[in-house]
Amino acid sequence: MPSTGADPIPLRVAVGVVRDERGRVLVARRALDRHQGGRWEFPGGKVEVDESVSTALRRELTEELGITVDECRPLIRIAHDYGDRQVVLEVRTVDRWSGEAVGLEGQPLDWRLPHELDPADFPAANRGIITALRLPGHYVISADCHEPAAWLAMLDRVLAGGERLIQFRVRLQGEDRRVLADEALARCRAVGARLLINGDVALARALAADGVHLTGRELSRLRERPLPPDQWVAASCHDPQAIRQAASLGVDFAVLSPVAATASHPGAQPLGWAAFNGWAAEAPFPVYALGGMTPDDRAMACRQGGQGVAGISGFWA
Ligand SMILES: Nc1nc2c([nH]c(=O)n2[C@@H]2O[C@H](COP(=O)(O)OP(=O)(O)OP(=O)(O)O)[C@@H](O)[C@H]2O)c(=O)[nH]1
Ligand SMILES: [Mg+2]
Repeated sequence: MPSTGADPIPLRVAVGVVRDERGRVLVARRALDRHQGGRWEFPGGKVEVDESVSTALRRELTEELGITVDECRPLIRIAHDYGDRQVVLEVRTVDRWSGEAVGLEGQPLDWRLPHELDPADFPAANRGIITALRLPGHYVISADCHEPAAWLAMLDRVLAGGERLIQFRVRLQGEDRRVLADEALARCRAVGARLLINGDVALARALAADGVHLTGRELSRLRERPLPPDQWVAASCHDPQAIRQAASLGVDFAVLSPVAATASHPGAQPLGWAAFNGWAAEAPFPVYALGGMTPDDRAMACRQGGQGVAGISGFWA
């Protein structure tokens, strides 16, 4: 039979993001003669038959780096088609390990902070991993604004509480809206937090905000990514079709909702964690759980393959 080219069975790969106490992550350069040769990677390798992902990761990091993984936790799962090969990267964060990392296969190693990682240096599938490393575990959605001074005081409290990713979601219009968003952006910048503008690409552009958050309706209408790579594009998704659309636009991350029952959308049928888990696994970007979430649900969302949790009540408080 003639060869049909690409292997139809995706290659499962255990990938480790090894972190040090300064928050730097370990990257290695792939040998020139290998698949995606010359690019930087996170160490790891193919999961053998009858091996779990964590067993494969332990074996690979011992073979490639000479370290022992003591504990790892899921970061993200990314399916990617290179044309000549399909891969599923099962990515784990390795916070606890022992030994000294050495390039045992002759590969150059480097330790870099997440913001020092340039996706262009890595295989295309790694873009979502790098985004996941840059995003926090909470995505705070603002309440509507009835009185700007009170709204800004709440923003200050949220930032003082350590939140670093905020969605500007207010119904003010015109100049009032622009002025409030501009002030909110300045306060976020002052502490190194990021502000995304809900449903308003024009305002995100005009203020050079950190990005835009597309509503489900905008997501379904757009045909191309509305902002350049140095501004985030996030989107609201409610089903696998929306996740595919978000992937084809090249969004950076999404929220998937409603995971649980929520007072803000009383008629909506909750997805539950099983559907969240399955749908998030199909997304090549980080996904936050939204709908009936509290900050305490973060660990659960991460166990279910999410980046963390998003919400208004319990977060904008
Ligand atoms: N280890 C690793 N592999 C990655 C990354 N990103 C990515 O697309 N891959 C792809 O995953 C596949 C398997 O990884 P690998 O080449 O490390 O596998 P391995 O250690 O078992 O090596 P081998 O080919 O010598 O048996 C390759 O096609 C590689 O291009 C990454 O960040 N780390
Ligand atoms: Mg390898």
